[in-house]
Amino acid sequence: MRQETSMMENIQVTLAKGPVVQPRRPIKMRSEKVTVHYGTKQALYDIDLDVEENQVTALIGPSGCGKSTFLRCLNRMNDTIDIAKVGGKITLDGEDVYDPAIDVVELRARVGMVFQKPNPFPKSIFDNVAYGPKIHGLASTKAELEEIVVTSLRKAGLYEEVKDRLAEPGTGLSGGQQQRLCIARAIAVSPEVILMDEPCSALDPIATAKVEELIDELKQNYTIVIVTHSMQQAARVSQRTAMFHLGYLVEVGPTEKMFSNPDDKRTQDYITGRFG
Ligand SMILES: Nc1ncnc2c1ncn2[C@@H]1O[C@H](COP(=O)(O)OP(=O)(O)OP(=O)(O)O)[C@@H](O)[C@H]1O
Repeated sequence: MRQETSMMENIQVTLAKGPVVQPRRPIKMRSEKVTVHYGTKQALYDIDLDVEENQVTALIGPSGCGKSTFLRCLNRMNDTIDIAKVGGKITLDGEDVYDPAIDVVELRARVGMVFQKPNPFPKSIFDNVAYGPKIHGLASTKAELEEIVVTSLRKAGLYEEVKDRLAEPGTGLSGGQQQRLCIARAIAVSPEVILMDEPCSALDPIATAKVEELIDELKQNYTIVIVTHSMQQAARVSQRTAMFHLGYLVEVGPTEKMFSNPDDKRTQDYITGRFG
C-alpha cells in the first residue's frame, strides 16, 4: 500500500511540473473501429483513438494488451506479419493509410518508427542517417546529403558527441547513443509522425533521461506516439495517455487527468500498480 502511494506521489510530482492547461490540437492520425487478428486470435477490438498533432501520446497497459500491435497499425508494420489481419480505418491527415493506392514505403517515411532495442545498420554513423534520404532521393548533391545528416544528428541531440567519428560504425556507440542515432535516422526522412515502441527499455537511467528530453523537444516538430511500461515516463513525456487492457482501449485523455482522476477503475488499478 505504501509502495502504491509513493508511486502515485512520484507521478503527481512529475505532473506538477508539467503544463496544466492542454488545449485540444488538430487530429494528425485517427483510428476508427480498428481490429487486429493474429490468425484466429483477436488482439485488438474496435479501437477508436485520435492522435493529436505535435503532442506526445503515450500508450500504456499491462503486458499483452495490444499496445505494440496498435502502434504497428499506424504505419502498417503489421503488413510484415503474415498472420496479422487489420480491420477498421486509420487515417493520416484524413487520408486512409490502408488505401491500396498508398505507397507503404512512402507511408513509413511519413510515419517513422523507433524500436525497443536500438538497431543501427552495420554501417558508419554517417551512412546510418544518410541511408533513408538516399533511397527517398531527398538530396541531389553530396553537400545536401551532408546537411541532412548533420541536421538530423543535431535534432537527435547526438551531433556533438559523434562529429569527429562520423565514419566509424554506428554499432560502436553506447546503447543510449545508438538509440539517438536511430532517432536521427528516423528524422532524416522528414517524418510527420514518429512511433516509439518502448524506446528506453534497453537504456540506463542517464541515457533514458536524454531520450526523454529529446522526445519533449521533438514534439515541437513531430507528432509522437510512444508505448511505455513506465508510468513515470508516460507522466514525464506525454500530454495524452491511452490505456489499453485485453485488446480494448479503456480510456484516453490528458495525461494529467489519467494519472490523477481516471474515469475507469482498470486505469486506476494499473497506474497504482495493482496489476500489470
Ligand atoms: N506476431 C504475432 N503473432 C501472433 N500473436 C501476436 C503477435 N504479436 C502479438 N501477438 C499477440 O497479440 C496480443 C497483443 O500483443 P502486443 O505485443 O501488441 O501487446 P503489448 O501490449 O505491446 O505487450 P507488451 O507490453 O508485453 O509488449 C498478445 O496476446 C500477443 O501474444
